[in-house]
Amino acid sequence: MSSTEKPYRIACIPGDGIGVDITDAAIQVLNKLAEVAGNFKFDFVHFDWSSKNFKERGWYMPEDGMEQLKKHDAIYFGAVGWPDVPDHISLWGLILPIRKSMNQYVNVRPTRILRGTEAPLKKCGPKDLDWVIVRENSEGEYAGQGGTTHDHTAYAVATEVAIFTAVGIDRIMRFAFETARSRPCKKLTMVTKSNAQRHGMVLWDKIFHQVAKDYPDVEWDKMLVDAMTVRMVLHPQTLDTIVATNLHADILSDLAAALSGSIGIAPSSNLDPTRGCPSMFEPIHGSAPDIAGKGIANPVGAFWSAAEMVRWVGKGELEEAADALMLAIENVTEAGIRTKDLGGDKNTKEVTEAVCKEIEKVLRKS
Ligand SMILES: NC(=O)c1ccc[n+]([C@@H]2O[C@H](COP(=O)([O-])OP(=O)(O)OC[C@H]3O[C@@H](n4cnc5c(N)ncnc54)[C@H](O)[C@@H]3O)[C@@H](O)[C@H]2O)c1
Ligand SMILES: O=C(O)C[C@@H](O)C(=O)O
Ligand SMILES: [K+]
Ligand SMILES: [Mn+2]
Repeated sequence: MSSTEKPYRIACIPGDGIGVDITDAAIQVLNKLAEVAGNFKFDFVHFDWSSKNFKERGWYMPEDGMEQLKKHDAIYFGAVGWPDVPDHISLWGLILPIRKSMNQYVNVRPTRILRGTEAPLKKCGPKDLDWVIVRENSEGEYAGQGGTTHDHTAYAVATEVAIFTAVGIDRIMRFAFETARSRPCKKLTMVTKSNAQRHGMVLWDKIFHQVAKDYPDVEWDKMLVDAMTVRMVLHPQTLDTIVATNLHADILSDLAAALSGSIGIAPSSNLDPTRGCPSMFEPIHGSAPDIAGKGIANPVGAFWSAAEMVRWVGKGELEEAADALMLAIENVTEAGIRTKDLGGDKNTKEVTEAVCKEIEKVLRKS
């Protein structure tokens, strides 16, 4: 795209708490990237869908919210959730309906130890931990089926029904095998709990084995989710691409982020691989009420998510810009310009400004 062509239209939903700080920081960095690269532009459109406004208006998204989002090339999301709204109301009021309505059935969550940062495990260096978790993002434990009866009595009954469909499993397995195939190790670990969960997880395993036949060049193995937590900690170097259900991968990706240094660095891409709807990019962390308003949130996960957004909307044409952003981020972490969660003493603004400066250096050199 030349600078005279149409800009990429990005719907921004900062949401709550540190979601607001890191979205501001990501926009600053993306604008700098576009300005210095000179061959593309962004048009950011802001949506004030937050818990604060929910308290005042009674809704997170307006009725035509999905239609409004569909007019954009991508969605950039901060975080949703605040202590004065029950977490299931905020999640089901905003982020989960977007993932589902926008057909974002894949959630890609890479993790590695960034240059200059330290991981908490004594024996784990950057070569030992370089993973991509592929999270099923549309069904499973997040299907939303179930209900409560006899509420507010001693006889209350609640069900939370996990739904696994053959179509849903097949498409996430194929995406995971393609991801594994695109990486040097060509290795996929499938996570399951089919010893205790004898219906949905058994179908999950069965379809995995069927799909594996189409990818003879990809080495694979299978783990029960409980044992997987042990392997991630004790033998991180044996893992590469990982596929897991909505809930298992949610939990494992927080663990993966912590093992690579901090939850503050981890990105996620909620993808509609068919490109029929806009995909959504957000750090994996939440609104972090404990540090909100202090200006100390780590913006690295937000920047990494922004780099993945550039890659996605660019469809192969903005690889150089996305790589430049990643290089700038890691030059900054290596230079010791880090927030407290990574053992540093800089704030969000200082890290953001350092990344902006580094973008100029990296792109002007190339
Ligand atoms: N996709 C989302 O929008 C999303 C994701 C996770 C949690 N949530 C919501 O966020 C709220 C808080 O959830 P939580 O406390 O379980 O998880 P959280 O990720 O918000 O915070 C967990 C811990 O990690 C720290 N942390 C998180 N991000 C950080 C960053 N960028 N820099 C430095 N430290 C960081 C926090 O300070 C906190 O101590 C809840 O309402 C939850 O439902 C939303
Ligand atoms: O998907 C969820 O459970 C919300 C949040 O924990 C996330 O990882 O995005
Ligand atoms: K988030
Ligand atoms: Mn999570």
